[in-house]
Amino acid sequence: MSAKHSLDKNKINILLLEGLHPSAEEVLRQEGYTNIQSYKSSLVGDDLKKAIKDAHFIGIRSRTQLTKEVISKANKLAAIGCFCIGTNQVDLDAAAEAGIPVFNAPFSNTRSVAELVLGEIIMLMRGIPEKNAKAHRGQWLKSAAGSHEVRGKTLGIVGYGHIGTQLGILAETLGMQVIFYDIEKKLPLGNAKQVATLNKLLAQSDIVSLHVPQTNTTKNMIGSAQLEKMKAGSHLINASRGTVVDIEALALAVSAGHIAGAAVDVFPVEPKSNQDEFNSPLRGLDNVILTPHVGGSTAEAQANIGIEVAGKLAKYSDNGSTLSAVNFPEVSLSSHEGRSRLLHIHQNKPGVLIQINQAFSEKGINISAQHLQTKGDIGYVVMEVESNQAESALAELNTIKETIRVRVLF
Ligand SMILES: NC(=O)C1=CN([C@@H]2O[C@H](COP(=O)(O)OP(=O)(O)OC[C@H]3O[C@@H](n4cnc5c(N)ncnc54)[C@H](O)[C@@H]3O)[C@@H](O)[C@H]2O)C=CC1
Ligand SMILES: O=C(O)C(=O)COP(=O)(O)O
Repeated sequence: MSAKHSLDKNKINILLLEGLHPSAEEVLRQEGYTNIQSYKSSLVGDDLKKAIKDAHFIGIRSRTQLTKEVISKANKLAAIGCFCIGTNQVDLDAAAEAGIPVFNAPFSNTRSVAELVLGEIIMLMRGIPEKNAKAHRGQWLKSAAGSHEVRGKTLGIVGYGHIGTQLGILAETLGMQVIFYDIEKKLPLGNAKQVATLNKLLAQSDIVSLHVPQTNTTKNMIGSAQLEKMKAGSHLINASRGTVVDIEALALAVSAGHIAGAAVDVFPVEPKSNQDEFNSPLRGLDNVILTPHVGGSTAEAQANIGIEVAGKLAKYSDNGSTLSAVNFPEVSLSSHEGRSRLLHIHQNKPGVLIQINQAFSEKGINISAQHLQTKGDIGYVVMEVESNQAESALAELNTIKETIRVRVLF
């Protein structure tokens, strides 16, 4: 359990992967961080372990897998920034156990996903993907068969969160009836109606769109049994996570004609970079729109995400604030001018605060402010002391056996 002093900003190593928008680097530089290494693509295996070894902060998108093993190699890592919504690519518990908060951007790309899906709804219900594919091959499929207006049709939204709700509102403006299924009771927006079970939603919808996170409960939530329950000639859209749909079962249902068309943006296995081949049982099916995980990839979303997450990393580095961390006790802090701030991350066991207060009192260290928050197995105490007492306060904190890591902000 070693102490982590605050470093000069130019000694803080920041590793940015997956071609983050330049806004991320701009924010970090404006905040005084100059030691930034940016990569266009993701890193895997030994390359990732080597790169993360000396990083104090890392920024990733949905591709980079920060497993327990990778995190165990990141001895200096203070925080992880997911420049996206999903945080399933990070072992959040392993990060918390190592005293590493994980931040994300919960809103910035949601509109982009909702807009893409709205466009796909119209395209699918007109049979455009197939007509387009055929035209590229010189075939002329002028026909109204299987081609429908969306007005008056039923859209079933699975997962009525930030994206699902926006999609529902947009679809209603086109005259669609919106129903949704969610594990939580949700306030319906517009004229949307919550249905009690997934099967009810599947049986009633002309088009189903999935907007749930990757969790154990959403794994393969759409498999052959669920596809059979969908109306004959209906459509499926998945812009959530590749684990949510049994992709082989979807390919069979589309090939058999029971599902008239699909739009899929996320896959169980996605290429690691734009140079790698994309393999999927859905390839070659003309009535399936395949997109390379670009639901959130718009200039507007990426620019905002860069600002939002880089800002959260800089704030945590500068003042210890963990507001909106997804795996960590949340503390919102102002600046600490004139005093030093100690950030003590510890195992959440009884008696840690007493030990700190007792040790400080014995050494005559006056605590002028103290905040404690806990989440699960992790406790986070932020204290302010006179700057000339910061070193001895740090030494005391390092003697407490529940300490995971300590930082001082001078
Ligand atoms: N394709 C892309 O580029 C993008 C994909 N995403 C994916 O979309 C997902 C959803 O994003 P948001 O709407 O912002 O998330 P959110 O957290 O606001 O909403 C998710 C909703 O799903 C519900 N839910 C969770 N488990 C469920 C279950 N088993 N059955 C039914 N409902 C369940 C939750 O209660 C919540 O209402 C993200 O977790 C991410 O994986 C997000 C952004 C871009
Ligand atoms: O925000 C998310 O969860 C996404 O899926 C978008 O991921 P990306 O930033 O495009 O790798």
